Amino acid sequence: MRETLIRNADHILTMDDDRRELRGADVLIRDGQIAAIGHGLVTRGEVVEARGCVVTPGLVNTHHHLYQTLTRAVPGGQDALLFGWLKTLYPIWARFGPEEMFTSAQIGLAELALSGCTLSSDHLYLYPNGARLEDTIHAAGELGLRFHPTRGAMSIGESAGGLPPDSLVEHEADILNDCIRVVDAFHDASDGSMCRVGIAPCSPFSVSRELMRDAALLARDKGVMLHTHLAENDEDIAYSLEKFGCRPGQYAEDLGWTGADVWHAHCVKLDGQEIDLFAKTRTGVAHCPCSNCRLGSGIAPVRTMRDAGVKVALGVDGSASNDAGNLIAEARQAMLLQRVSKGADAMSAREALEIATRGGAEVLNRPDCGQIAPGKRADIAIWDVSGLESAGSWDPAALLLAGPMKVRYLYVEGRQIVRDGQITTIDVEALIARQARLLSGLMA
Ligand SMILES: Nc1nc2[nH]c(O)nc2c(=O)[nH]1
Repeated sequence: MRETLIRNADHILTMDDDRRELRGADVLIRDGQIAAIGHGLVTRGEVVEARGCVVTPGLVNTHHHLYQTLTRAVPGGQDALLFGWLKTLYPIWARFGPEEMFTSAQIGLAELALSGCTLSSDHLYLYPNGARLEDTIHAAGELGLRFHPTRGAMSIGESAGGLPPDSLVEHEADILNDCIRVVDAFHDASDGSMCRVGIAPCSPFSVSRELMRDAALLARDKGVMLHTHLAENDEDIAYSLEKFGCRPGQYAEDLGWTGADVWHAHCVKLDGQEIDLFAKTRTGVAHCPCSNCRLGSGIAPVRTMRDAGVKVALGVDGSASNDAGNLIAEARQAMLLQRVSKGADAMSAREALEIATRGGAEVLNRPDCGQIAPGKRADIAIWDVSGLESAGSWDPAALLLAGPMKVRYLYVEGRQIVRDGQITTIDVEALIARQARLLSGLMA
């Protein structure tokens, strides 16, 4: 039996069904699960002192392109809208291989861990030079984060009216076969799973209708989730109207891309009808506020979606369009953006934190994660609020209103991944050196 007792936390924000908040309380972890929450708990195992700390569920990241940590702040893409930005970056990504995929993914995941993330999805939609989905799965396994990789794909190149260069697209039969391979090899549907694979054609402007439809059929056959980009900006809507004669929501519905097993990234431009469709069908949304600001895409109607009953989660998006991968900062940005569009009471700090934790778990169909309650997985973030940025705070809402933006401790499945603000499971200095070497190769 493996036990850890988190003791004397100033506040525990459980995000359980009653949204309980405890003061001066403890959390007992046993064998990867939460065994108890309360006062005066005891253990013969490890004890972690949490006085001066706020304890929350681990944050859940529902959209990323981890490989993009090797292309932060690329000059030609710094000030472009989505389509121009992609066209600048595709030729650089075309030079990646397995080592770039592994290293950039581990950098992105380590960055997420320090910002309180315990469960991340990833959308890897290009496979140049022998790269494979497992490059990222191994990176997450070594670090110890819970991981939902998705087998993305692009199949319609420039010569066929798509956006990506022909050299980066794959044959659709190969894509579907590789989806089957990675689901069979790596998907674990069990409670407490550390790896669940999804199927994720990149976007309506880079794959065919047939691939979208076949991907949905395959995902249902295999019992895995579906993910793609949808309605990200005005260019995206214009493409849909011109090429498909309908808006993205209609396109998604026609091809089997609505339902509780589907989540779409961005959805900045969903209209009222599409929002109702997503609410009715329990289709999820990964809201990526920083990326939407950086690419000038707009402000997603998150308040309207939540009020209509749409499941909304958070995503940092790839580091070529954020360019940070800090999930607690993303939650703050989500809160601030809704206030910009709808007023100061449009989203509270607690609601933003709920979206970042429980909301993410709901979108990824992980009822075993995203809350601190007996029987749930022990994915926990511990935030030291005794430092400079929090000094003078009256309420744990300060976590989003003030800071800190990094955890002191992080537990995934009861295993310590961060201690005293440092990753414990891998050599981060060596990882950064590897990333720098790969970057030099790409810039040469
Ligand atoms: N924010 C992003 N949007 C995208 N659309 C697409 O086809 N690829 C991307 C991407 O990498 N980031």
